[in-house]
Amino acid sequence: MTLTLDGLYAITPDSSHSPASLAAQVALAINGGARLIQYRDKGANDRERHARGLALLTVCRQADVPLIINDDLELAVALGADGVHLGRDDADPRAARARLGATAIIGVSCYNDLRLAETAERAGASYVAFGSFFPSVTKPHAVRADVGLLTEASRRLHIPPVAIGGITPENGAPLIAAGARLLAVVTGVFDQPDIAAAARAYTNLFPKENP
Ligand SMILES: Cc1ncc(COP(=O)(O)OP(=O)(O)O)c(N)n1
Ligand SMILES: Cc1ncsc1CCOP(=O)(O)O
Ligand SMILES: [Mg+2]
Repeated sequence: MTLTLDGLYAITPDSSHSPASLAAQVALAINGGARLIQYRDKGANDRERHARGLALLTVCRQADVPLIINDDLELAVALGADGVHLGRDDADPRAARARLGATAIIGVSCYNDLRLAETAERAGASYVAFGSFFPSVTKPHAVRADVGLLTEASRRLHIPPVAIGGITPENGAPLIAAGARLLAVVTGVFDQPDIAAAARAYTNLFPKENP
């Protein structure tokens, strides 16, 4: 399924939070307008990840916001999540589409490479992600991407480009102007004293939807 959402794509940070505490943080991001949530957790074991994923799914379902699972296709299947995000070390997008079905949201990391994006589109991706556009505390060694890639991706692809990496409310507008349909953010949302207000600052960068 091609994704048709625009706005903030909030990605959870690695943390030792309980499932309920992480879910409460995600609820605040949704209150601030997040349109899509990704559960990304590099530190926890399978049992902890299942428990956190389930808590997030409950909050996301209540708010009618899709939940994407990073890396772990089997966790996405087990939870009945809305989709999965896959990078170069993760499952193949075609295998994910076959496993999750036609309506699942399948995101693919394309770093700074438009050819990867064209391949991902042919493989059935719902969106492609480019970045890092700015230095990222979450992923300091991520390859860097240039903003022009978003414009080129918008021209050449039928699926939406997502921008990620060090994005703040101050530097995000040019990415949207260049063609990013979603801004994917960890630190700028979750490592803030007021998560809802932080999310709102990103949401306000996007044109208002028609009532
Ligand atoms: C929306 C979005 N874009 C990119 C990534 C990075 O995925 P990947 O390259 O697989 O790296 P990890 O996140 O797994 O460290 C993402 N997760 N989400
Ligand atoms: C997962 C990932 N891939 C490229 S940068 C990044 C991390 C984004 O996090 P932050 O918004 O804190 O820079
Ligand atoms: Mg990955």
